[in-house]
Amino acid sequence: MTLVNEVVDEVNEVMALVDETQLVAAEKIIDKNKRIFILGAGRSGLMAKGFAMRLMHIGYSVFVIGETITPSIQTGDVLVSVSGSGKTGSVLDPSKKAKENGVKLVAVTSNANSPLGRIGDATIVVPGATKSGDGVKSIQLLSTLFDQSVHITLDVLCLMLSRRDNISNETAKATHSNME
Ligand SMILES: O=P(O)(O)OC[C@H]1O[C@](O)(CO)[C@@H](O)[C@@H]1O
Repeated sequence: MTLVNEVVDEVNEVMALVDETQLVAAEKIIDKNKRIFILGAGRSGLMAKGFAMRLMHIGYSVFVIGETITPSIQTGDVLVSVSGSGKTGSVLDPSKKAKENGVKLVAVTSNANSPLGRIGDATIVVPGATKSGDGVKSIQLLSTLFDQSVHITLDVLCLMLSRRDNISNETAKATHSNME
């Protein structure tokens, strides 16, 4: 087996364990009438930013926490927090605080029983290997398998949202950057 095939097999193994009913629960919380905030650290944060970008393409009002022009989060907003381990303080602490302030939380993590997994109003479990040693074991470094699988999972969620909202590829193209 080639190394490429080994990696693809790992991703397939994780994706087969992603429960689509959890995506449906998250879909119900992510509403166009609400502001959507996105949070994640390190590579999890990069995957989360890819999700934020797609939400913008399909017409959501979306902000990435930590960016200079991100406003304060308020009661009634939605927060999507991505953390493989579900324990990273810079993700967990603001997520707890947001919940205390009446923000709905979509938690995306490798471990449903992690501190982040337990507080989600909807929790999406993507059981790829993380820095905490959770999830499907991997030949890849650090939390790479979680990162890859969470990227695909959040793209599936975007596809669900775009279908629900009747957003075509052409409509999404219109909001894509024209400064490239
Ligand atoms: O997804 P987690 O567990 O919150 O970790 C966040 C990030 O922390 C790191 O361990 C170090 O930045 C990255 O590998 C990872 O993407």
